[in-house]
Amino acid sequence: MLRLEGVTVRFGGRTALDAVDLDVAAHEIVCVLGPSGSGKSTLLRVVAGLQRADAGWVLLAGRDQTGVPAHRRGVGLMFQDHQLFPQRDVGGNVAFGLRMRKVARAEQRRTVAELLDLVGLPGAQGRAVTALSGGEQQRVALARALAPEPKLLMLDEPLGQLDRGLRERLVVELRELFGRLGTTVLAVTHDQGEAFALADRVVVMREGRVEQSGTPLEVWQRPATEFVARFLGFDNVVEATVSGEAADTPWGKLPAPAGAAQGPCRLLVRPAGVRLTAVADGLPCAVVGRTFRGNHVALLLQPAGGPRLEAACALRDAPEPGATVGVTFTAEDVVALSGA
Ligand SMILES: Nc1ncnc2c1ncn2[C@@H]1O[C@H](COP(=O)(O)OP(=O)(O)OP(=O)(O)O)[C@@H](O)[C@H]1O
Repeated sequence: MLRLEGVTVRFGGRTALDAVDLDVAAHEIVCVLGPSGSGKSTLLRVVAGLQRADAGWVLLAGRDQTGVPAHRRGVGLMFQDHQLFPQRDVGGNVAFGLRMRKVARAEQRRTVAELLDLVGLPGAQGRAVTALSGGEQQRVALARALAPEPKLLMLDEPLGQLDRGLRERLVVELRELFGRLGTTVLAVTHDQGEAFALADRVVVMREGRVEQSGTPLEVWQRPATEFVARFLGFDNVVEATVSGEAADTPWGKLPAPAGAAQGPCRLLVRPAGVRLTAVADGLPCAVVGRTFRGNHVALLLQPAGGPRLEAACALRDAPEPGATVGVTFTAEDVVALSGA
């Protein structure tokens, strides 16, 4: 459906996008994730036709979009601040794209009613958008973006302004809605929870380049680089030397990740793979911190030698700060990292 080949955008001396290749298949939901300034919005703007690429190609349904103006690309774009027209009611906002395309009045009314049902605001046509809650405005913006049946729907920080509880509910609803409609979606966000919950595929960007692309599970379980690991909040990264089936680290011998090259490398141990044992049965560590994280507790551990490490454990098993525990490491949670 969408293909980017070597897309490069420069602003003066700054490279906002650096030879980006990206494919989005029909009906796929792809979320681009990355820190501020990594080029996410620029990527959307290039695909939408709001920003010219200095090099490379954007293809939609196989067609090169060079020189095709934004309104002829057949893509829908929903911005972070949803930009509803305050002087128009809900129906007027949703019908906007249909009016632009000179769709007959009766058909406009039918489509608007259908879409408002779909986004959970049945019968809201006559309400003033200024009287809606943030979440309701978000739904109206979504209905407006969906109305012209775009080939590709692009969302820029779609739920950015909403509070956490509402965001978590809406993201589930959105995924279900897009699945039902078969919408192809390219969304950008800096919120990893949102990206992982919404996407079929996550693309992590760093300084205008694609650092890793994979299913949410692949990226979560196997961050490819230290940058991705740290961006996802994994800080258990150490220097290691792989020799045979084991890796020598400041935390002792760890099981070497499957397929890791022999010799020096950097390893990530996912916190879920740090198992607590009796002191005598593992690497002795002092518990120096304990943070409640909702469905688990994050423990900060200080071994006698080597850097601190984080363990995730169930609330009922969490030792108190000041206690000493032993730790072992599960092989499937040790990941070899490449790059810087
Ligand atoms: N119109 C512009 N003029 C000059 N520089 C720009 C312009 N737009 C973006 N940039 C620069 O390009 C880089 C990428 O910006 P972009 O907005 O795409 O990042 P982003 O990942 O969307 O960030 P954020 O999450 O903060 O929105 C940044 O260094 C930014 O300063």
